[in-house]
Amino acid sequence: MTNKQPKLEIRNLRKSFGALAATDDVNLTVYADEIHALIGPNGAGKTTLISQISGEIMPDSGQILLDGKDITRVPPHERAAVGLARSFQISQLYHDFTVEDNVAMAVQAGTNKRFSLWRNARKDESLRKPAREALEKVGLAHRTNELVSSLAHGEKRQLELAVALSLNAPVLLLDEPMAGLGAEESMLMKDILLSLKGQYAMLLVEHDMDIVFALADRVTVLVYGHPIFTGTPDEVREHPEVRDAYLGNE
Ligand SMILES: Nc1ncnc2c1ncn2[C@@H]1O[C@H](COP(=O)(O)OP(=O)(O)OP(=O)(O)O)[C@@H](O)[C@H]1O
Repeated sequence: MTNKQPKLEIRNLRKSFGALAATDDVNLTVYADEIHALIGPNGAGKTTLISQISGEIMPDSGQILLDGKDITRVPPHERAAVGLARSFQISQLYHDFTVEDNVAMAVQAGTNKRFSLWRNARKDESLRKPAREALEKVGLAHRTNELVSSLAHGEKRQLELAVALSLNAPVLLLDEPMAGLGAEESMLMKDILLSLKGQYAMLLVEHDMDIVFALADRVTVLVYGHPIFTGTPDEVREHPEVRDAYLGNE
C-alpha cells in the first residue's frame, strides 16, 4: 500500500514560451513511497515540468513544495541538499574516470569537501563508501574499477541512476531512464527501479507504457501542458479521454 504522505507537491504551476503554455496550471502530488509516472504525447510538457521541479527552468507562477516547504526558488545545485535529485537524460559522466570515481565525485560535490582537489579526495573512504553503496543498488558493484568509456550503454544508464542515488535525496526525478536501451537493458532497468520502489518518492517520465504500467502506483496524463487525469494504471487504461488523447483508443 502506498504511504499517502505528500512528499513533493506541485501547485498551480505555469510556464509559457511566448504564446505557448508548456505547463498550464499543473497540480500534482507525489507520495513519499510511490512511483508516479508522467505520461503524455510528444510536446505535452513533461520535460519542461521536470526541469522546473529540478530548478533548471523557473516557472512563471505557482509553487513547488518538498515536505510542505516552498523550494520554488532554490537554485538547481542546491536542490539535492534539500532532498531532490534528477537523473539526467543527457549523459554527464566523466568517461576517462572509473565508475566508482564518477559516483564518488558526485558525493563529493554534495559535501563541504567539494573544494578539495579530486586527486587528494579520491582515496577518501567517506566518499568511496556511499559511492559503492549506490553502485550496489543499481547492480554495478562488479564494475567499480572499470573506466566509464568501457561500459555498455545500459550500464551507463545504471551509472547515471547511481549518481542520482548517491546524492541521498528522498525524491528522484527520472526523465526517460530507458531512453535508447534495448529490450533486455530496459527490463534490467525496470527491475532496478522496482527494487528501489518504496524507498524513494519517484516521478518518472517514460514513453513505454508496458514499463509505466509495471512500475507506477499512479499515473498522471499530461496533454498540452495540463494534467487531464491522475489514477492507478488500471484507471488510466480504462479512462475514455486518456484512451482518445494518448493511448490511441486501441
Ligand atoms: N526552451 C523552449 N523554448 C520554446 N519552446 C519550448 C522550449 N522548451 C520546450 N518548448 C516547447 O514546449 C512544449 C513542451 O515541450 P517538452 O519538451 O516539455 O515536452 P515533452 O512532453 O517532454 O515532449 P517529448 O515527449 O517529445 O520529450 C513543446 O511544444 C516544445 O516545443
